[in-house]
Amino acid sequence: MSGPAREDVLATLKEISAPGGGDIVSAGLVRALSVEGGQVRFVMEIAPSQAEAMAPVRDAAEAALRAMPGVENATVLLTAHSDKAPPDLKASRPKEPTGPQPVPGVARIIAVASGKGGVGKSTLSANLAVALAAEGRRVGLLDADVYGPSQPRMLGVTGRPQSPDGKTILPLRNHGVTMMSMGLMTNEDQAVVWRGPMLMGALQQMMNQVQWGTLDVLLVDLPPGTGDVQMTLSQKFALDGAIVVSTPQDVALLDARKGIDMFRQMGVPILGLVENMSTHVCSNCGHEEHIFGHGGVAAEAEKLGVPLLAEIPLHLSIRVAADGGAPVVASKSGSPQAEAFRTLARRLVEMGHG
Ligand SMILES: Nc1ncnc2c1ncn2[C@@H]1O[C@H](COP(=O)(O)OP(=O)(O)OP(=O)(O)O)[C@@H](O)[C@H]1O
Repeated sequence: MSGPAREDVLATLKEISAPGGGDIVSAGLVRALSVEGGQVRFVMEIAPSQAEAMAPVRDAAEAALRAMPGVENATVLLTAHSDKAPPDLKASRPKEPTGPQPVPGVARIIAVASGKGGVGKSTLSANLAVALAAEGRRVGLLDADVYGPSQPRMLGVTGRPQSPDGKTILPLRNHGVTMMSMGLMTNEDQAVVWRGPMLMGALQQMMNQVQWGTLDVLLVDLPPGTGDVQMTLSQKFALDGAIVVSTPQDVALLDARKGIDMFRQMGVPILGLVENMSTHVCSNCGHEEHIFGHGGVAAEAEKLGVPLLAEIPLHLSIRVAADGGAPVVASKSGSPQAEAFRTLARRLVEMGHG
């Protein structure tokens, strides 16, 4: 795979002037540069008020890169951060939409959240997405966990999303699910420090610039906890609601409550809780055990006045399937484990959320 050298790419970018003076490389505007074969991409972090001024700079950078020998495609993503607008640009600043907005073509957006990591939120999102597709729904899945993106592995998707025009991003597709992962926009081996504002810009781009097509439901697999991504999603996008995943352990429940409070404060309805790793069913003898206790999530749901949407068993086949790139709903359809996710999908559809 031949492509341009990174230094040559940087040298080309140094020819592009930054609006505030100097070139875009020296001005520190070029971030997360990735040169992979003939594919070059990077992010320019800008103030929202600079969006108009920066569009020609982005176009010039893309044109210059595409003219380089060995470059097949160049993608520059503009991500906004929240600096105050310089006075001279204020007059021409386009009116930013206020309040949460829908994503065109997407009927509902559902956030899948958890108070802490490792409770199986991504496993649930992947299986729920495949299960909703099995119900005939048009389903999208956005993996918004930049620090531990897992959907490409769980859905068995490899390769990079393409951007034919440098402005829109084509999602990937497998098991009937249209998928995009924020983690696919960076190299796996390239440590990118995602600062809050950059994350928010990237999330907005994923929601608006990915060609999701017409969807009945877009699931957003959030990072654990209550951070910038959760806040941005709730503030900027009209969410149908949030599903909160928890294990039966008390500590997880305490964390889950924080997440629930955040969504409630932001006016996002809680569609319900899901208890994951509920009953352990031994794959040898079928014996059932409650390794993490049982009933805690149901009790919590009742206390909070929200439905307990599903209890997903802890079963080896769920993990093995997720690791193998074909969620259990796809690879072992008809198994009780797959059925647990399919029941959840049917329930959401019945509730008008699927
Ligand atoms: N019901 C289940 N039965 C067996 N294994 C499970 C189950 N749910 C999740 N797992 C396994 O637990 C591990 C953690 O799950 P997963 O990555 O989905 O968690 P997460 O909440 O998305 O974590 P993080 O947000 O920290 O990335 C994975 O190895 C997954 O295969």
